[in-house]
This record gives sequence, C-alpha cells and structure tokens, in this order.
Amino acid sequence: MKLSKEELSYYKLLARSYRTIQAASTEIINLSAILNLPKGTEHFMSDIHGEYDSFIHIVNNASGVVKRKINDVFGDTISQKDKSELATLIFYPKEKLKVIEHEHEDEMQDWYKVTLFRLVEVCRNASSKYTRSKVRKALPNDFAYVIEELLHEQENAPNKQDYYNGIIDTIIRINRADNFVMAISELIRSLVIDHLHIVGDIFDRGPEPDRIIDTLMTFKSVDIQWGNHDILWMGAAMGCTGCISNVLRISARYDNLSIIEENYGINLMPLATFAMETYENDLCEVFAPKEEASADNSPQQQLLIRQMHKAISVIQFKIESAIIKRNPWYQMEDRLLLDKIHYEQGTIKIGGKNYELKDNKWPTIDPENPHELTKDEKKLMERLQHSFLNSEKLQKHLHYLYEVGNMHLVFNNNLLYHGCIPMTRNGNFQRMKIFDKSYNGKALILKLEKIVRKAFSNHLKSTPNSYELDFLWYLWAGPVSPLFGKKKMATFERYLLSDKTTHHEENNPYFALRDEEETCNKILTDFGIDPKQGHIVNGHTPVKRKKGENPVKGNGKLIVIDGGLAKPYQNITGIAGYTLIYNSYGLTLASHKPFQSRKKAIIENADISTTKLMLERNNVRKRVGDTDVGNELKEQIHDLERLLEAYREGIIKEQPKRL
Ligand SMILES: O=P(O)(O)OC[C@H]1O[C@](O)(COP(=O)(O)O)[C@@H](O)[C@@H]1O
Ligand SMILES: [Mn+2]
Repeated sequence: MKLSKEELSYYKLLARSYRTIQAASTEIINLSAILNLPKGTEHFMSDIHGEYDSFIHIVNNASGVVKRKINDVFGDTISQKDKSELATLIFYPKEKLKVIEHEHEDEMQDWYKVTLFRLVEVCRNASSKYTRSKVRKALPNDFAYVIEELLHEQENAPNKQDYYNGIIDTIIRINRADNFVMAISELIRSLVIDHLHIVGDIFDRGPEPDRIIDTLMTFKSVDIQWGNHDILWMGAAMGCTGCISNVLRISARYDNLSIIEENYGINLMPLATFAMETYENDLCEVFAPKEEASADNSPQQQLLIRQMHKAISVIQFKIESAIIKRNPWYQMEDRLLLDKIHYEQGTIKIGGKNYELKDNKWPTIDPENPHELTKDEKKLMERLQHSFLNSEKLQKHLHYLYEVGNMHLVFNNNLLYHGCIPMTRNGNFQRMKIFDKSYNGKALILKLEKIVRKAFSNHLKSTPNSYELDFLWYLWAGPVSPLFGKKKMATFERYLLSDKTTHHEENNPYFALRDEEETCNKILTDFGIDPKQGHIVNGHTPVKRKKGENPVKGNGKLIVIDGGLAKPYQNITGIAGYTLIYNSYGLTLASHKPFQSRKKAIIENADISTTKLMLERNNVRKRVGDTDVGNELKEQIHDLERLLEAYREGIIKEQPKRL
C-alpha cells in the first residue's frame, strides 16, 4: 500500500487509539456487528408551544411504544389493569410509587418483587436491539452493574435462578427498591426513543416552555429545527428589542407574563410602572388576554395586564417600523402603519381604504413622528434589554438552542424544517435579495443560518450588530422568511381593526404547492436527497383534521406534524398532537387525543389515547448500516482496515502499552 504524507500522519494519529493489530481488529469486528442491528427509533414532534405536561407524557409513553412493549412481553399473562399500572410506573415512577405505597401498604414486599421482575423483562425487551456497549453507556450509575447482570441472566436457567432472585431480594431488603424502580424506568424510557427531533416552536402560548427545554437538555440525542417562535426568543435573548417586545406582547396576550418574571427572572416592574402611569385612565379593552385565563386574577390585576399588553404592543409597532426602515431589502414598507393613522379621526388608511380603529388613545405617539419611541419608552426598553441579556436561565437556553438547533436538518434521508421553502406561484423557489446578492431554495436557508450564527458569535463577544440581530426579527415575521411563510403578520390589524378581511395573512404559495409530489421532489433534490428515498417533515401549520385535511401530502412525500399540542389550536385540529415515528420497520404517524391531566394519568393510569397509521413499510427491515450513523461507521471501518494493512506491512509499528 502507498500512503501520502497526509495519510501517513492521519493513520499514525489513528494508531494512537488502536495501538495494535488486535485492538484495531476488535474495533472492526464491533463496528461491523453494529451495522447489522436494527436502526434506532426516531421520534418527531413539533409545535409544543409551552405545553409541558402533554409533551412529557407523549415522550414518556414514547407515543404508545412503551405500552406496545409491555403487551409484547406479557400478552394475556397479566391483567389489563396491571399492564396500565406498569406503564404509569414507567412514565411517572416517583409519583406513582407514592400512590402505590398508599394503596398496597401491607403488601409492598410482594408488590416490589413482582414489579421488579416485570420491569426487568420490559427493559430486556427494550434493550434487545442495541449492543451491550450502547446499553451499558445508558445505564444509570447507581445500578449499572446490577441491571446489566439482570438483563443478561436467564432467570429460568436452573443454575441461575437463585442468583437472579438473590439480586432482586437484596435490592428490596436493603430498601433500594424505589430507587431501582426509578432508575430502570428512566432507562426503559431512554431506550425506546433513540433520537428525538423537535421540528420547531417550543415557545409561546402555553405555560412552561422553559421546563420543556430543561427536560430536553437531559436527553442524550436531540435536535431542534428552529421555529418562528424559537427564533423570536433567541433574538430576544440576544437583546433584539423587536423580538423582546413581541415576546412580551405574546406572553401578555396569553396571560403568561409569569414565565418571563418567575421562570426567567426578568424584572417586569419597569414595564408595569410605565404601563400604569401611561395608560392610567385607559381600560385598554382591546388588549384583554386572548383566553380569559386571567379569571383567577383580581380586576385590578386584569387591568394591569391589559395596560402592560397595550404599552408593549405600541412599543413593538414603533420598533418594528425602525427595523423595516433601516433594512430596505426586507421590502416590508407596507407594514409601516402608524404613519397611516388619522389620529384625530381615529381611522387608518390601508390599501386606499379607511378603517375605524377599535382604540384611539395613543398618549405616547407623536402624530408628526409616529414611529419614534418616547424618552420613557426608550429607557424602559433599555432596562428590559438589560434584563433579557442577564437572565442566566435564558442565556443557558439560548446556548442550548444554538448547540442542537438549525434552520433545517437532513437526517437519514429525511428533510426536516419548521415552516417552508419559500416559493413563487409558478413553483419556483422564491428569491430574497440580501445586501447585494439574491438567494433561494437551500442557498437561502444556508445564508440565513449563517446570519443567525453570526448574531450568536457577536453576542458571545458582546459586540451586537443590528444587521444580524434584525434578521432574527425578520425570520419571525418577514415575507420571505422560511420560518414564517406568510406575506405579512397582521398583528396591528388583528388587534385594532374589526374588518376581518384585514386580518388575513396570506400563505406563501409553498403551502398549496406542497400538495403536489413534484414540489416535494424538487425540494428534496435541491437539498441533495433522492426523492425516491426521502420525505419532508414539516411543522408550523396546524392540520385541520376536523375539516378533513390530510397531514400527509405530496403523495406521501411530505408529512405535517403540527397536530395542535397548543391548547388554543385543538379546536381547529380536532386532535391534540402528532408524533411521527421512524423505526426499522418504517414510518408511522401517531395522532394523540387531548391529555387530560398529570394527576389523572398518575392516579387512574389514564393514558393518552393514540391512533397509529403506518405510512410506509420498509420492504426489508432497516439496519444501522442503512443510516447516516451507519455511513460514518463504514468510513471508520474502512480507515481501520487501512490501518491494519499499514501495521501488517510495517509502514506503522504496533505500540502495545508496556506495563
Ligand atoms: O393565535 P394568535 O396568538 O393570535 O397568534 C397569531 C399569530 O401567530 C402566527 O400564526 C404565528 O404563529 P405560528 O407559528 O404558531 O403559526 C402569526 O402568523 C399570527 O399573526
Ligand atoms: Mn410556527
């Protein structure tokens, strides 16, 4: 064999990890074995919108996969009730144990014994498609050795029975059974979902987006395709005031300001004081939260929320105007509206037509200079910006969103993105001019990603630049934003005009064109995916199941998985969320009925009812060798084989470690 200088130094480097023929050969054998295992199960979710309880239940029950495994293992040998209880225990071990201890007070020893055996059985089934080494890496520290022994012991083999029983008995005797239940349940849950894809929109509307991110951060294998709401929060976390004002407005609209104040530790006193003083004699009725979720609030509190809501909305309209003016390539001049208001008459002229405003009290707007923030508004935004930049938790989440997030992802031949690939009506990729060049299709996505990443590197160096930061706002609401996908965001009209026709936000032609297979193939090809093999996984637009909309489009090439985890959208979708599952057998779409409550789930073993639809069955069961990871492993095997050759020909010397 002949090696170039560069190759030789590469193989010498590799030889440091595999110092002998024996070591390199062992690794080749191990990696080749992995290629033959069934591919791990990928789960896809999107549009979680702060609904932590539903999210965690679907993740815990792995969209019904845990139940299926319990059925596979026990069939009819145990009762339905026992199966449901076992499932709940795996989903919520800590809470369920408390309930059971209460119910089975006198017979806990027996209960532990039966249950520990059952959990080991389920765990064995869940781990059967992984290598021992992979399972070992997933084992909880405390019980690593014990679980490994139990998983690989044949409890029925005559000589092993005592040994197996002995381990379980000891765990119970030394009062470690509860910890064991929690550890093995967590292991089962982590084994059934090998990889989790979140196709955007973790934030806004629902109450606990921060808890969702905290939970995702504990998972081993996750990726996120940023949604328009995620990018909005990322922009806010980096100090973009256009994004900060939107984040606050939406939180006020859903009566969720406590997320900002309590969960992220951002002081809202300055906004409250400013709003109270500025809108002192104003009931701000137009700015009542969307759902009167604030029923628990006193009338004074409700008034304050409305005043804060109005104050931040006006500030938002002004800041957005400034962004639009300093970035002419956004081509959003039609969104400059404050200068179209006739302040005395309380009307606005849009597209040659006059509309009456539902509210005409604008104490902070100077009709001569309507887009300008007042001194107090400016001061307020500086304080809020400072708080957003200094919220430790928000900054931690921002880092995570950059670490595992992207505009799009190609993974095992599937293309994942939240919103759309902007298109023109005649089916071409829509162009966007950025500075002096224009981009479309994949090139546009990559260019925007580059800008979003530059904003972060500026942020890390504390050298913010409005050119990049403004783009995060553009991605939230711009007409050619792949994350937004609409011609305009009609926030102003939706709050202030009664004429519903002005509320309409026209979709990018992509959303009609994606019904055609040809469009999907064109997109897949642009992203380097063979359309015969690949699919597009799309979030963002709630599938109107009730009206008969099909989540599967483009002759099976594209799947929309926004099923309405966000409660306010469930009356449109008629369900409460989708998960797409891609395992070695094929692609399955699971649609979930609403999650009732965590309490009901724990006490009554009430699971979400899930309907599954197999979208595509693989002719031959897919193995790790058929996946992206498999391709990487094959490259490693190839390199190791070359190293082996180099050892055998004496080009590189073996270096066994001397004792
Ligand atoms: O339901 P709300 O709170 O009125 O929000 C509506 C706004 O949300 C958007 O639909 C964007 O959010 P989604 O990404 O969840 O669709 C805007 O287009 C629209 O103006
Ligand atoms: Mn969205």
